Amino acid sequence: MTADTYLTRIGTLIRDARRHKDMTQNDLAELLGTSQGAIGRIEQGKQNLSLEMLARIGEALDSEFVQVGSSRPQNLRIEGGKQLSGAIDVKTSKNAAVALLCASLLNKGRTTLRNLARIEEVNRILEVLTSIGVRTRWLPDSNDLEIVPPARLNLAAMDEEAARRTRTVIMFLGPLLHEFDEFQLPYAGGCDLGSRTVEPHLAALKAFGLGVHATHGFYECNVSMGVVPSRPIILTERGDTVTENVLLAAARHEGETVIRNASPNYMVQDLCFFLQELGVEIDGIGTTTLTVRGRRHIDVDVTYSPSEDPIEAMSLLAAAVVTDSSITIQRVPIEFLEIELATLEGMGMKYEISEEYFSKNGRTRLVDLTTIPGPLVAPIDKIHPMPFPGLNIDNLPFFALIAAKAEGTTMIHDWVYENRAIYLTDLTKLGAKVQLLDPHRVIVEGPTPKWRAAEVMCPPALRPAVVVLLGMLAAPGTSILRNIYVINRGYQDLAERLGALGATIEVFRDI
Ligand SMILES: CC(=O)N[C@H]1[C@@H](OP(=O)(O)OP(=O)(O)OC[C@H]2O[C@@H](n3ccc(=O)[nH]c3=O)[C@H](O)[C@@H]2O)O[C@H](CO)[C@@H](O)[C@@H]1O
Ligand SMILES: C=C(OP(=O)(O)O)C(=O)O
Repeated sequence: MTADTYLTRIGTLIRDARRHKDMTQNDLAELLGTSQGAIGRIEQGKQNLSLEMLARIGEALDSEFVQVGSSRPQNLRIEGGKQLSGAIDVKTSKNAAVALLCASLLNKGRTTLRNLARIEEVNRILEVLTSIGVRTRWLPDSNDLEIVPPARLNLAAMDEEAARRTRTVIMFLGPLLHEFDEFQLPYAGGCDLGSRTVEPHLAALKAFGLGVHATHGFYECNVSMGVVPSRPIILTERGDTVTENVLLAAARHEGETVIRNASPNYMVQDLCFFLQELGVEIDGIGTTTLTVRGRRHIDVDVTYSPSEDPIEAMSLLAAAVVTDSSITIQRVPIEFLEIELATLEGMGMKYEISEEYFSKNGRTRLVDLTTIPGPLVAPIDKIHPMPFPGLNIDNLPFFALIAAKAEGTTMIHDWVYENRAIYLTDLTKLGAKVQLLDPHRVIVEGPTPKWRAAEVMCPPALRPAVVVLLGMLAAPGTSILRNIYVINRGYQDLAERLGALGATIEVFRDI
């Protein structure tokens, strides 16, 4: 679009918003300290506009449309059908990041989180933390974040809108029950994957005296002081965030807390390692029984580096498969990708793997993995996820894409989420043969005879959205993927980083 067309479109938007507010050109001119003639020229697209002027008009008209830049939806334009090459580092995980940000609330001292993923999910939590009085700042030229809590959190000032855009706010329960005997939190939001229960969280935290009444979009919480776990806490689901919530509560309980049916997944392990740095004793890390001895007061200056994201590693593997490419994926947390790799080997995938080395947390084992392109066959059995050490629940969607490259019929069974499998049918827009059997199961017929470029709106779920993006890399021609906020929620600079591997992806915004 030329600059002239942009100006005309903006002008029309301004005129419509002005009329909507029942304002004359004179009224608007007065508010802006300019002439009626200038407003006329702006509305006809005949006047160049500075960003500052646009912002002022937006304010005067109480209208979002003239906000340009970061608030407009980001889209991708992808020239597909190209092979990738080179090496790429896996970044640290979204899911550890959000747990660690919540855990920083336990510490009166300064928490520094190194190499944190700079993603929208982290931004939302930072907005929430800042709004309640926590000082946070990115250290210069780095992805290192410094967090310093106030003497007393101001929960009444919480940025509700930011809180409602993530599910993570539920993990404030564990830390806050040590600080307040009454408080409220907005309902947890996040990806639209169907309803996700919070009941296991509430049931488990009762052992610490937490009572919760859900009302008018808020959890109204009260804490019976002095109630502490008198027997092991048995989780009814082996969920990641519920395990983390109980760990966060147990971290400031001086007695012993035993958590059974705990998730041993990667983000839980990262949280345990961090809590150990805070002086909390934890036995059983990496197993389903955790024994925690907490500290009533935690006031230490601590630095921690979370480990690399197995889901990002899987995403990059899928990118290589779908584009028939040999790439080296560096810093793969191998313990959390073993079943995925075994499944891929069963499908005929070949790859090379380096010696193991440690992540910066000194605990998580990493490898570099080089993919070798070649034909794949559908697996004999269905592919389904399980809590760790099963095939990761968030990695499942990538198998739909990989199945679309493999010869034969693959059944993908997403028993976990109510809605997520449905979004995988978006791959049909790109030429893949994906059939929905019921809300939880899809059948993929591979190999896809002809990948086709298409324009698609991001499904409102992180992993299916990335699956569509990667499918577009396979499709020759120009594809458009609209509104990628959901991808930015969990991946840092994914388009740019795939670009560094040779993909042609342009980020653009709607006006
Ligand atoms: C911030 C974070 O870390 N998010 C992850 C975490 O969310 P989180 O821990 O919040 O996941 P949920 O507790 O919502 O669990 C996901 C779904 O699985 C069901 N369920 C889970 C465990 C189980 O043993 N039985 C069972 O039925 C739950 O009812 C729910 O419907 O774990 C999910 C499952 O690994 C991942 O998709 C999310 O990326
Ligand atoms: C479902 C996911 O995350 P969240 O728990 O943040 O919604 C995901 O990471 O795929």
